Amino acid sequence: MTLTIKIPFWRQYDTSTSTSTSDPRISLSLLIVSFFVIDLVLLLSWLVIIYPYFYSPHRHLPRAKGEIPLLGQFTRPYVKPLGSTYLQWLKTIPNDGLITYRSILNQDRILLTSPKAIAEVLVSNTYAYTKHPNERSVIRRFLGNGLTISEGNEHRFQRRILTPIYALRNVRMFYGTFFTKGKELVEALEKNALRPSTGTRCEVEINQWANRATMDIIGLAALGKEFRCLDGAKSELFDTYQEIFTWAPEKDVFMALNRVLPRGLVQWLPWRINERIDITSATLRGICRGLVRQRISEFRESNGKGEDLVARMMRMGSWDTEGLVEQLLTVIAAGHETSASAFTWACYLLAQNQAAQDRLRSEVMEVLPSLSTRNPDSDSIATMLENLPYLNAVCNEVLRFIPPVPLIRRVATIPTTILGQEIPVGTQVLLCPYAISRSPELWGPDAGGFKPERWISPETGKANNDGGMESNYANLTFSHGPRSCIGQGFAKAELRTLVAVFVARLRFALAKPAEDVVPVGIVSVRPKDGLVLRLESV
Ligand code: HEM
Repeated sequence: MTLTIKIPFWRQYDTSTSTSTSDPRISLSLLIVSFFVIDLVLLLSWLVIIYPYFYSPHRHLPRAKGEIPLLGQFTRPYVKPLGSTYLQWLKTIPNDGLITYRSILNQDRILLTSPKAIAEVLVSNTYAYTKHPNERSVIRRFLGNGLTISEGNEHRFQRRILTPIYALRNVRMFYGTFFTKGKELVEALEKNALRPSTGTRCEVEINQWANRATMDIIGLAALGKEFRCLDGAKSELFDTYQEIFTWAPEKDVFMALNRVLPRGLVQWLPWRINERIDITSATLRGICRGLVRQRISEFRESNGKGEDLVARMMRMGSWDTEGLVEQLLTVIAAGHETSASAFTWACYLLAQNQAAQDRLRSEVMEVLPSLSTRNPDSDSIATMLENLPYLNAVCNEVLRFIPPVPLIRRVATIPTTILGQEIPVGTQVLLCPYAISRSPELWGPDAGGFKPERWISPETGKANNDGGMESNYANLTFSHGPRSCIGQGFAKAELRTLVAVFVARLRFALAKPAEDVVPVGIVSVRPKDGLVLRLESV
C-alpha cells in the first residue's frame, strides 16, 4: 500500500521539509505562477516605463510638466473650471498645435491647440476617431442609443437622415415656442418670486428655472407635447434628468475611472452610482416609450401630420418604435441641459456687466414694445431677433466665453497622424472648447474678457459670425464637421429668444460674489450650487 501525502503549497518555502520540491504537481504550479508574474511585470514595465519613455512617438512633443510617478497628470484636468488646466498649458507651453501629457500609468494624451490640428481631427479625418468607448457605454444608458452615441456607418446614416430635420428653415418654426416659453418663464418668476404688488427685489436660483423652460421647449419641439415644467407640475422626466445631470464629486471619479479602466469593469462594481444609472435609465426609457407610442397613434390618426421632430422622423420611416425611443432620449437630453446652461451663463455674465445688460435691454425694447400683446408668429419673431446686432453679439460671446460643453474627447481607432505626427491606435485626443475660446493667440490679448463688441463689425455696425477671429476652428462651442452639434441652429435661436424676453422684463444682479460661482458638470457645465440672481421688474 502506498501512502500519498499532499504537501500544501506554502510548505515548499519551508526549507526544513526536504520532500516539498520533489512533487511534480507543485513544481508545475510554481512554474505557471512564476511565468504569470514575470509576464505581468514585463508587460507593466513595457506599458508604464519602456514604451512611454523610450518608444512612444509622442515622447519628443512639447509636454506638460509636474507629473506624479504612475499617476501622471491624472487629476489635473479635473481642476475646476473644467478646461482651466488645458488653458494654462496652452498659454505657457510653446507648441506647434500639439501638447502631450501623461495620465494614469503613463498613458499618453494629446491636447490639440491649433485650428489646423482641430480641423484634421474633427473634419478631414473624423472617422479615424470615435468618442471614448467606455464613456459611450455609460452615457448610452441615459442619453439613448441615438446620434450622439452611434459611430462609423451607423452615424453617417443617422446624420444624413436627421440633418434636414434640424435645418434652419425648420428651426425658424420654433421661434413662437421659444417666445411663449420665455414669457412663461418670466411670469413664473414674477408669480413665484417677485412680490406681485410692488415687483420689488427678490433672490432666485435661475438654473433650475432655465432647465424647466428648456425642458418645456424640447417637449413641444420634439413631440408637440406640453411638459408643463414651468407650471411647477410634478414631472418624473424632469426630476430624473435633474438627478442625472446634477454634478457630484463622486460622479467625476466614476467617469474618470471608466475612462482608464478596462471597459465594463467600473459598471460592474457594486457602486451606488451604477444602481442609480440602471434605475434612472429604465425610468427614462419607460417614460419615453409611452410618449413615443402616444405620438405614433396621434400621428396615424392625423394621417401623418405634425412639425415636431419625432413626427418628422416618423415621416422618414427609418426607425421602429424602439429606434424612435432612443432618438427621443437623445434629443431631450442633448437638447435641454446644454441650452439651460447657456442661458444660465448668459444671466451670469450680464448680471456682472450692468452696462451690457442695459444696452441689450434698450435694443430689445425697441422691437418688443409690449410683451403682453398677442404672440407674434414665428417668422416675425425670427426676423426681428436675428437682426439685432447687440443681442446676437451677447449670445455669441456668452457661448464663446463659457462654452456649455468645455471638453470633447476622441480615441484613435486606426493608426493615423495629426499635423504629420504619428498617432497610434488607442491614443486619447483632447479638444477643449474652454481653452481654445480663451486662447490669446487665437482671440487676441482680450480673450480672457467678456466683450460682446468683438461680434459686431465696426464698419457696418452689424453682427458678424466670426468674432473677428481668423479661423472658424478657433471656436469649438458646437464642435465642427460631421460630429458637430446638429442642434446648434436650434440652440442659438432658443438662447437668443430667451435672453431677449428675460432682459426686456427683468433687471438682475448676482446675489453672491462672481468668483463663488464655479462651473461643474457631467456633460455640460452649470454653476455648482446654482446661480442665485437678485431680480426686479423693469
Ligand atoms: C448651447 C447649447 C448646445 C451646445 C453648447 C451644444 C454642444 C454640442 C457639442 C460640443 C457637440 C459635440 C460633442 C462631441 O463631439 O463629443 C454636440 C453634439 C450634439 N448635439 Fe449639441 N449642443 C447644444 C444644444 C443642442 C440642442 C438644442 C440639440 C438638439 C435639439 C443638440 C443635439 C446634439 C446632438 C444630437 C449631438 C450629436 C451630433 C453627432 O454626433 O452627430 N444640441 N453638441
